[in-house]
Amino acid sequence: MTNIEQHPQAKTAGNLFIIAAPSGAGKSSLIKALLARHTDGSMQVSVSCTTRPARPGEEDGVHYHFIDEATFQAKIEAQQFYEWAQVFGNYYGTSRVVIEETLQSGVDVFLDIDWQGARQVREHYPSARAIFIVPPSIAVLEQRLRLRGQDSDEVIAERMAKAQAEMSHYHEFDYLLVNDEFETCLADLEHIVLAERQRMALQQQRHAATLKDLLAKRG
Ligand SMILES: Nc1ncnc2c1ncn2[C@@H]1O[C@H](COP(=O)(O)OP(=O)(O)OP(=O)(O)O)[C@@H](O)[C@H]1O
Ligand SMILES: Nc1nc2c(ncn2[C@@H]2O[C@H](COP(=O)(O)O)[C@@H](O)[C@H]2O)c(=O)[nH]1
Repeated sequence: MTNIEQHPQAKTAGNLFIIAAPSGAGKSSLIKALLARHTDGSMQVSVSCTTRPARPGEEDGVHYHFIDEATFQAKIEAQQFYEWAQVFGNYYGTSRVVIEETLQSGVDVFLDIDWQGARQVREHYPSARAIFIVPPSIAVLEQRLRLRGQDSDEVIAERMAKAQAEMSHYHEFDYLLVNDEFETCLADLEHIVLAERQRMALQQQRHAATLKDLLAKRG
């Protein structure tokens, strides 16, 4: 359990949302569009570290922190990752300190990670809400990867080969969304996030009130 979860009375803590999907289903596009609708600074996407080479147009520190394998291994050893995993032959990980500080500052954090990372985060942080996105079909998934135009045929083939295995973990998530029509899926995602925010704020208020009662009775 993290420091944040040990102190639920810190009622300004942000909420942690995990968004996972097979590669190409649209999770990064959905998170980006959601954040573009909420520009008040109350939501932030986590920028992961990866050993994957940058794609054309990707910027270091914006899309990922691009690091080499030795640096990644050193970070694992120093326990600097909140979670990490090997995905499609590369390493990916979420910075522990950034997540904890951002949540503590009251900002909601979105993690765009795979199922292995999602499982680790839920172990550390059970109140994280996990949303799984699926494409309307496998054929559409492949079409999206091809139309994105950023990966070689070999990389696309590897991602397609692993899509079914990734999707077999959908039951480990709190919500399942089908990203068929983009705006519909975005609206559904926004409803979930806003409803969860409200539910968690009420829960934090209740915890704070209970604690106040207990302290008053003791005092
Ligand atoms: N509902 C949709 N309809 C049509 N195209 C979509 C839809 N959602 C996303 N796309 C497109 O599909 C492609 C893949 O989307 P995106 O990069 O967001 O996927 P991803 O799940 O984040 O993939 P990865 O895990 O590889 O990062 C992009 O070109 C995006 O514009
Ligand atoms: N467990 C983690 N998975 C991550 C992280 N950052 C990204 N990912 C997942 O990797 C694949 C491939 O991403 P791509 O950018 O190479 O297309 C995708 O499923 C991402 O969600 C992370 O920090 N931890």
